[in-house]
Amino acid sequence: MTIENLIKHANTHTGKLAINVHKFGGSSLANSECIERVIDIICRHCQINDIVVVSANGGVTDQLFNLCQLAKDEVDYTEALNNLHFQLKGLIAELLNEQNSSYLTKQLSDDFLQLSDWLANDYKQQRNNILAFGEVWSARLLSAVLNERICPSHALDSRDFIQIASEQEPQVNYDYSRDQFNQLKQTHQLTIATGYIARDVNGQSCTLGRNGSDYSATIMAALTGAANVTLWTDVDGIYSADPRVVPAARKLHRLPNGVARELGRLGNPVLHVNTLKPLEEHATHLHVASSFDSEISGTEIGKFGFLAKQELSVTYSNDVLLVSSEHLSALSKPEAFTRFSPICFDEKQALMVIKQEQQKAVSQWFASKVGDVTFKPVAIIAVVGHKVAERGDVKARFKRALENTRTLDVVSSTSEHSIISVLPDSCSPELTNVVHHEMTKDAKHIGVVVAGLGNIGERFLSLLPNQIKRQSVLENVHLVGLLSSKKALINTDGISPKQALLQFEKQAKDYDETLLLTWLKNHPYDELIVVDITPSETFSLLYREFFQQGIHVIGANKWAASSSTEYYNGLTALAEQNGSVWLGNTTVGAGLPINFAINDLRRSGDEVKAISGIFSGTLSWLFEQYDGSVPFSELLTNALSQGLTEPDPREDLSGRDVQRKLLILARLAGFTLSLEDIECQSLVPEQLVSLSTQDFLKQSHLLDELFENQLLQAKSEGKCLRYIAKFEINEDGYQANVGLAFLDTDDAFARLNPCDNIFKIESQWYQDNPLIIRGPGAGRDVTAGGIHSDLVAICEQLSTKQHQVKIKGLNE
Ligand SMILES: NC(=O)C1=CN([C@@H]2O[C@H](COP(=O)(O)OP(=O)(O)OC[C@H]3O[C@@H](n4cnc5c(N)ncnc54)[C@H](OP(=O)(O)O)[C@@H]3O)[C@@H](O)[C@H]2O)C=CC1
Ligand SMILES: N[C@@H](CC=O)C(=O)O
Repeated sequence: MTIENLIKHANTHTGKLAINVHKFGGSSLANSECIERVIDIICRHCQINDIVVVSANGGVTDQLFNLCQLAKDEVDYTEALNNLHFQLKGLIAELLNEQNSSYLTKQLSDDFLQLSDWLANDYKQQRNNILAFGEVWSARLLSAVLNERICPSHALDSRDFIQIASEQEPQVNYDYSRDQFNQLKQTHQLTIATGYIARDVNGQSCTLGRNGSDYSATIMAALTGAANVTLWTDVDGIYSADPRVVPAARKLHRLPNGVARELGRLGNPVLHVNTLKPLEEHATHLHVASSFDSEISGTEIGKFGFLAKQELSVTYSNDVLLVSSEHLSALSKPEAFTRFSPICFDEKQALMVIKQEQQKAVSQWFASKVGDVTFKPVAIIAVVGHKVAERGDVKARFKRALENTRTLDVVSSTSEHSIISVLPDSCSPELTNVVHHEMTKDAKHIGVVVAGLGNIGERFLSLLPNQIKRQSVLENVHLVGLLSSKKALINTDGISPKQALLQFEKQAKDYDETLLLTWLKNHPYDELIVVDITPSETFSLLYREFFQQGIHVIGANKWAASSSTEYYNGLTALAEQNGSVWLGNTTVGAGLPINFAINDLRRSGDEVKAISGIFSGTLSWLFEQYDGSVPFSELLTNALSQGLTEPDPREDLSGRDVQRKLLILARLAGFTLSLEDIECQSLVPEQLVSLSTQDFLKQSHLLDELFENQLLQAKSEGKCLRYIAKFEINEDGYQANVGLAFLDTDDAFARLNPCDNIFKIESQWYQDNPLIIRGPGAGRDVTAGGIHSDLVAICEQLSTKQHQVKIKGLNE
């Protein structure tokens, strides 16, 4: 990939030119395979003026720590040093061409001479300079690989521009750092900056502690006013609980800033409290994404509306201490927070909970100021969410979840975004699961995108508000997208179902398939359902993309279900593979449960032998009404205006619609066939076949004579006109056809109400007395009702579906 590609690719994918910061952690850069993956992510997601922040290659910092320790203990470290040198030389050789490799290897050897010297003579003073090598080597190598293969890039040592007060108090001097950075940064080159390291005001090398590279990345964002920071890491997002402990944990797609800060404060391993600090005064959004699968949407942290604020998560820690002292009251709350940032501080109960690592500082302060203090190991479990401390319902549920557990107290005063319970014993995985279940059991949010706002789509939407109100399974369904053939309205925070069409009219933008697919890929919902109420083949071709993303489809559109055998089989396999549910109850018989019945017979072990009947509501209505007194074309216009026909009524008259329906049912019954295998008699005269729909409707009087003749002939035989579909198995396999028939007027297929469909199913279990399903087979209400039935069915299925959390090293 070239620099032009990098720019073009990035622009077309993000549509933005603002600077973005990308940070790759050590495990994402652990070996040449990982680095190749990082390069791929850079090609897909970076723009040329972006900043990439890197940690040391996986394991290198640990080895540098170890070398310092060995030097301190005066143990021979030669072998450890040589191993590290060998490992890094190997990485360089694997990734670069000979010339670049020998250049970098030479630089590395010089560094190792320096490293040896420091270890031998000055390891104490030079400790941070020794540790800093890890990031310097990593940035230098990545920059060299990019320069060789992808685009101009330069490596920067962050110690040359990030200045902090001191290692103990790592507040950044932003003005100075920004100035220095602007002097060093080269435009039209990708900047690869070292994470984890900075300098203090005295010019000494400092490290930024745990998650230090994440902190570097957000500092860089604050320096440059970046729009986004992405932490590319080995997890694919922040979950509602630790997924290794709680298998039912849900990914939190969007976290409000305050909630993320509270999670970090309580010890979330991905969100360190320092990481979020530089962004406090900026509109920058922080993303957590997986470098092992960059296409999975991760977690976005920023400013969000109502829905994201509803999310709850549960976190716990067993590494905390309860501080008791009769002098605790000497410590005011503000002072306690400035000095120790305790997890809990409850003045009334004279109770303070701190992290284990704070024990030394706390005990020193008490000893020097007021007197004795004791520490007792305890645990905490907390529910975290936007302003939960003010939510009585959340508190009540939290208390109920803990009713069988020994607790010291529930504390809600520490932060408005958490309610914490202090436990005298460790917090067990069982308790975490119970509390998580209680707090999040009804929290699965389902997004719905409706494509097609015509005849049926409009009726479907008009029923939606009441359905959501009445059907408890739809409680967490949110209408998030509306599409017509030319316009689209997507609103991640939900479109009011009551105002849907009005909002569409006012706010919809031009339909852009690429933007739509990008949104669908990154949608923030637990599940997403696309309801296809279009008659469009083009739209049906997007099902592949939907299923690839695990998106569910309800299709009233018959194209996909009646596509070629190969395509159809591919689609069903893809849906199954990705856990997508595909329902199409209304593709045959509108709201009648015919698809369901055939599916159920087959699922239960029955074998369908024949399916026949009247499958077109339109033709049923027309032939029931047509007695020659009103021209056929006039009746057709009437059927169209009632919403019975296909948008182009020739789909009905040509038999194509019935042919599709027979194919769909035969496939559901387990047979492999395609449209071409079903003989079809068209009732559309040749001269009307290739006209536009509008012109066809204008010329529809040309149908009149043809139907009049058919009617006269049928009547002369004492019969009536019907359009019949028939599929049956025989010795040669099967036979399938759809076409016009003259039936006795007392035939079961003739005695129908206008618009009725009738389905006759013969099977092993229904041989002598076939199974009959009969009722209205077209129309706005029954079809919209049938789509709602699919929506309820999908939501019921999804309510019991568990997410498979993918964690590197656990199940990947
Ligand atoms: N009528 C019935 O009784 C039954 C109908 N159905 C099926 O329901 C579907 C809809 O029928 P109906 O409501 O009558 O059709 P309409 O023509 O009234 O409405 C179709 C809608 O789909 C939109 N659309 C067309 N192409 C696309 C596209 N590529 N992307 C997004 N939107 C698109 C149209 O947009 P625009 O307005 O811009 O053209 C319009 O909003 C059909 O597939 C039909 O077979 C199924 C069972 C029964
Ligand atoms: N045009 C169709 C509508 C439903 O699929 C019919 O008349 O049956």
